[in-house]
Amino acid sequence: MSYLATEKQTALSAVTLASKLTEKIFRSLAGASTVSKDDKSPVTIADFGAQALVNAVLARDFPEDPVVGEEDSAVLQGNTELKAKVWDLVRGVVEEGLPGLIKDEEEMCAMIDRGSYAGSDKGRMWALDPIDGTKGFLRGGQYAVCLALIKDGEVELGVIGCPNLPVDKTAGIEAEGVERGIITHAIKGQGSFQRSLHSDSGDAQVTMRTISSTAEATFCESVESGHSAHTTQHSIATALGITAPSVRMDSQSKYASIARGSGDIYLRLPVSATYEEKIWDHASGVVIVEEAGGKVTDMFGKRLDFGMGRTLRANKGVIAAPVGVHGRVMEVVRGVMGDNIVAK
Ligand SMILES: Nc1ncnc2c1ncn2[C@@H]1O[C@H](COP(=O)(O)O)[C@@H](OP(=O)(O)O)[C@H]1O
Ligand SMILES: [Mg+2]
Ligand SMILES: [Mg+2]
Ligand SMILES: [Mg+2]
Repeated sequence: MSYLATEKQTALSAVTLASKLTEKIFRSLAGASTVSKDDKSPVTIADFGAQALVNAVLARDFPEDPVVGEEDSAVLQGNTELKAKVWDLVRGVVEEGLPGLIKDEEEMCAMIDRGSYAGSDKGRMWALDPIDGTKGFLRGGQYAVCLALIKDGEVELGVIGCPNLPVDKTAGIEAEGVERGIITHAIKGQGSFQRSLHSDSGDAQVTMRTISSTAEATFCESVESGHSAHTTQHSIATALGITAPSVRMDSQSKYASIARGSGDIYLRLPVSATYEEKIWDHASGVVIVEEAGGKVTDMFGKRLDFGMGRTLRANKGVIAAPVGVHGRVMEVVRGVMGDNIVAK
């Protein structure tokens, strides 16, 4: 068996299960029930359900491994109606294929709370974003179920489920009548792969586009200008000679997209001096892009440090690009940003 083969199988089945749950919830429009968390980001029953399922699969297969997960059950504990709704959906999935995985509402909450680990630069841990791009999910756009295995602060395995990305990498995200739903995955040193979420067509290796000049590149960026600096990113694109309009989408679908050459460069320049990026928003994407021929750093060229806790507090911003042009992109980012750590 190759390195991390068992972990990969577990992660793929957990992400597949959770991705299908989120689709089912979206179809039933139950995703419309949102509650506000402290940070005012929408959190839906799908976020809770997906975190419960993934953590239950991890608890079954790797009971010793801690998990850094985005959600916790506090909101559910204070809202019995919402808790019952989430349990109803999770129970359905469990009864269909995994009898006994989670036995009742209380165990479901306990599974959600298995994601409370503080993080560490020593040993193994998983990072989980049960729905990345909650806003994209709510608007029927891009979102992703993201799971990564981190060892001693380095990402070793990344899996991203993107239920709304076209299977065909040449189809635009708005294309009509195309099959949607992919899972992208990578183990450090073994390449990046994509498979369909719904059919058993197997894994296909993916690589970034090799571009000889940045002028040929396409930028991928957040939809939310509150998460990443659209105006400055536009100036940088112009300085790089880029003429193609930026492709905007929510979530780590951006990493999955550039890893397969649908788009080339992902920039995330901070708009806030105090915000610390969360490890679960980047861990899977970093190994997938690196294994597809890319380089990922912060805006100062420093490697993202996943051993600092639940956030990337040693880093600011993200630049992901094909290895051959990353240096040039850095140079232009530095020129435009100067010593500023906040952009607009
Ligand atoms: N001020 C901020 N700057 C950068 N990212 C932020 C932010 N506020 C929230 N986010 C994060 O941005 C993520 C979505 O990224 P994107 O804009 O690329 O879709 C959110 O993930 P969730 O949707 O999982 O909460 C959230 O963690
Ligand atoms: Mg969130
Ligand atoms: Mg997220
Ligand atoms: Mg999330």
